[in-house]
Amino acid sequence: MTDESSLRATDVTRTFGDLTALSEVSISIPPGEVVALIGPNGSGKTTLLRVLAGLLSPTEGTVDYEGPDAVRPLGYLPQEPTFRPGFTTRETAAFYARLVDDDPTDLLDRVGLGGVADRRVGALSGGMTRLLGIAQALAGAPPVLALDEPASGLDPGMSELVYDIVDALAEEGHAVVVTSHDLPAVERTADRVVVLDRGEVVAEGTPAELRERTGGPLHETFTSLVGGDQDIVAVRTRGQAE
Ligand SMILES: Nc1ncnc2c1ncn2[C@@H]1O[C@H](COP(=O)(O)OP(=O)(O)OP(=O)(O)O)[C@@H](O)[C@H]1O
Repeated sequence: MTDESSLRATDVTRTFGDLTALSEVSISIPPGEVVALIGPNGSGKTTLLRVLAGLLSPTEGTVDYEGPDAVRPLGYLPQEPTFRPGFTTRETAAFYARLVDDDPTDLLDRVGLGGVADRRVGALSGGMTRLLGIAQALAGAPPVLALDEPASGLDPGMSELVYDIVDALAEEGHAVVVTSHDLPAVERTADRVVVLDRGEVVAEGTPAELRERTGGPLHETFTSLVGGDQDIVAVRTRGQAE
């Protein structure tokens, strides 16, 4: 790698049968920055995140990690983190912490869950479950964090808290890549934004650079750039002829 980058995808293509989910995508995630992947449903954000996280192999192209030696180079938050409902929050954190010799109390404190350590995971709110997912991703202090829609379905206050945590993690030096549909949060938090449409990168830049394209907020640039999910056909109302 020539410039400083913790994680880089180069010319990544990923197909599923005859569907091309990603086509020759190249992006880099530098340390200390938040890179946001945005795009319509089905544009390939999760697929790219999973390829970056090493959970899916690219059909073509490469993913390279270059960073400090770490017990775990990359932490991953899935779109819908699930845990054993009968375990307490503390037991769950301890399970993940033990794998990488981390401190479960510290993990919970970093996401604000210290006060519900004895609550069963099955009794946590959706927002708390997401925070526990972030705590799990942080175990072992991985230099790179890949977070799939970390605040989707959360109320505005909880969403703000999650993005404050994302911001703080980048300030600590983590390279953070997030997927999101929350464009105002992306504008506030991301250092760079990568816009995907139908598996291709159609624009990339700082939020300010992308805003300049239309002069309006990020969502105006977004709608001017992207199509939509290519696999959704026109909706037919009841009684309408096929
Ligand atoms: N395991 C899979 N098998 C077959 N097709 C898949 C698989 N995973 C993803 N796809 C397809 O790849 C395309 C991209 O999906 P992906 O989940 O990456 O999009 P996305 O941008 O994350 O969407 P959303 O915003 O709705 O989460 C979609 O057409 C999807 O149906």
